[in-house]
Amino acid sequence: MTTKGDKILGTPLSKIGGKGLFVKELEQAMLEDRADIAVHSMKDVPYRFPEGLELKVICEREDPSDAFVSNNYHTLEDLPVGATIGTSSLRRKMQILALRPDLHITDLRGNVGTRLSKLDMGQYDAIILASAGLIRLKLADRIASRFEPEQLLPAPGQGAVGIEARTNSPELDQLLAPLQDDETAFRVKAERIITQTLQASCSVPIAAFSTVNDGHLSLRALVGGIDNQMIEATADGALTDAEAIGQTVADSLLAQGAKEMIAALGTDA
Ligand SMILES: NCc1[nH]cc(CCC(=O)O)c1CC(=O)O
Repeated sequence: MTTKGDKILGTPLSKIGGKGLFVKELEQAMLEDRADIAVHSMKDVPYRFPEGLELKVICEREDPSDAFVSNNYHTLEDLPVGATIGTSSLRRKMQILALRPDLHITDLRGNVGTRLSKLDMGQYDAIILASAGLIRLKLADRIASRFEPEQLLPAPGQGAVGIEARTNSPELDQLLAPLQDDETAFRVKAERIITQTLQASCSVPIAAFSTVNDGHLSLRALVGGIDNQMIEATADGALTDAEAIGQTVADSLLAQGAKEMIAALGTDA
């Protein structure tokens, strides 16, 4: 399906109803039996599903990192003072500025191909894209280097694909079941609790990323506010307690004033 969202790319997402617009059209098609499943990047899926639809499986995670993409420089550190970076993500912007306050961050929209051609035309010294998107499009050779999560913490669910379908569809459930990756599902669950609890839209700078070691899950999350203010929280525990770990981190962010910070941003949170 080509969605309306695909056709009006280039218009700021906030003006057309956010990323949720893409999802909504696919959901309408499933509810009207014109489609059976919708495959989403978990990063872009709102945390609530409409009546009659549910998330069935989460597939094994691709590289969750953000990529530094440039034709002239290898890493963020290599950029000369005052260089220009293209990204429209507030999450990326706040973290890049924390590392390199001297850089100029300018808007960059469109699909991955459009963004790369804008880089190639020389409008930016570097741009930031999700590694997973580039890898899936067979454009991994455009990745100059990958950010470590300590430098640039990914968005909740980044790099994971989920499949949504109608509830009460046992045959379909059976077909989809082998695609489920439990570890990814627990990780994405923990990360998405943050956006859910803070009731944050995609125009709020939030990062949340978990790692798993030997059945043990560690979660870290960041929320950005005005004047480059940033708060963070971490928690860890058993992988199967992903939801509770997510809640602990979310509660800590709330206690540090996350709701007030988001409200002060004045976006459509
Ligand atoms: N913001 C749009 C979006 N949603 C998912 C991906 C990439 C794939 C993924 O993260 O799963 C991208 C592109 C990007 O951020 O560079």
